[in-house]
Amino acid sequence: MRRVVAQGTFDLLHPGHVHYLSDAAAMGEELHVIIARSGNVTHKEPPVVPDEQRREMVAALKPVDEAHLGHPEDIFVPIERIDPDIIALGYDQHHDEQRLQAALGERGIDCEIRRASALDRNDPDRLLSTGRIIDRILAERSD
Ligand SMILES: Cc1cc2nc3c(=O)[nH]c(=O)nc-3n(C[C@H](O)[C@H](O)[C@H](O)COP(=O)(O)O)c2cc1C
Ligand SMILES: Nc1ncnc2c1ncn2[C@@H]1O[C@H](COP(=O)(O)OP(=O)(O)OP(=O)(O)O)[C@@H](O)[C@H]1O
Repeated sequence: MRRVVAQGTFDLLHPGHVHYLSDAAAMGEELHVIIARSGNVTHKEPPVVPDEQRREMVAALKPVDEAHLGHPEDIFVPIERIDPDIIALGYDQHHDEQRLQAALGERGIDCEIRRASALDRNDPDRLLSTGRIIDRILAERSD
């Protein structure tokens, strides 16, 4: 039984998220998802939707077995608890695979790191990024 972990912000859900989580689920038999705490989303605008509501929506998606709110300070605490065989990074997640592997090793966590595939964001008929959905809302509902 291979346990897989995926992670991300998952602010306004879209088919790119479903693609990522389906891809991650296919890497094993049980998928756990760690939802980034708002206070830890520092590389872009923080999410609009509250932490627990983002967790609730991800937990309801078909490929997901369990969704957990991330730890506020130490990202390795949920990983130690879940004890995954595989961590599936999203295609554009900024984490460096080698540095992450080294940090996991220092904490005595032995698991494989893989990259999930992308769902092409240039499809003109779909909004495949939270940022694009927000841009569309601002453009079309701003008066
Ligand atoms: C292995 C791993 C574990 C993580 N655990 C946590 C966590 O416990 N708490 C948290 O707030 N974020 C956690 N994160 C999320 C990151 O802090 C970062 O916010 C995340 O990659 C979201 O970025 P994105 O939505 O742009 O992909 C984790 C990320 C990785 C790769
Ligand atoms: N189009 C997509 N194809 C595949 N994976 C995606 C796609 N969009 C998001 N993901 C993955 O979903 C996870 C969570 O992504 P995140 O919550 O940052 O959404 P986002 O749409 O990329 O947000 P933003 O537009 O603000 O960057 C990440 O691992 C990311 O790689």
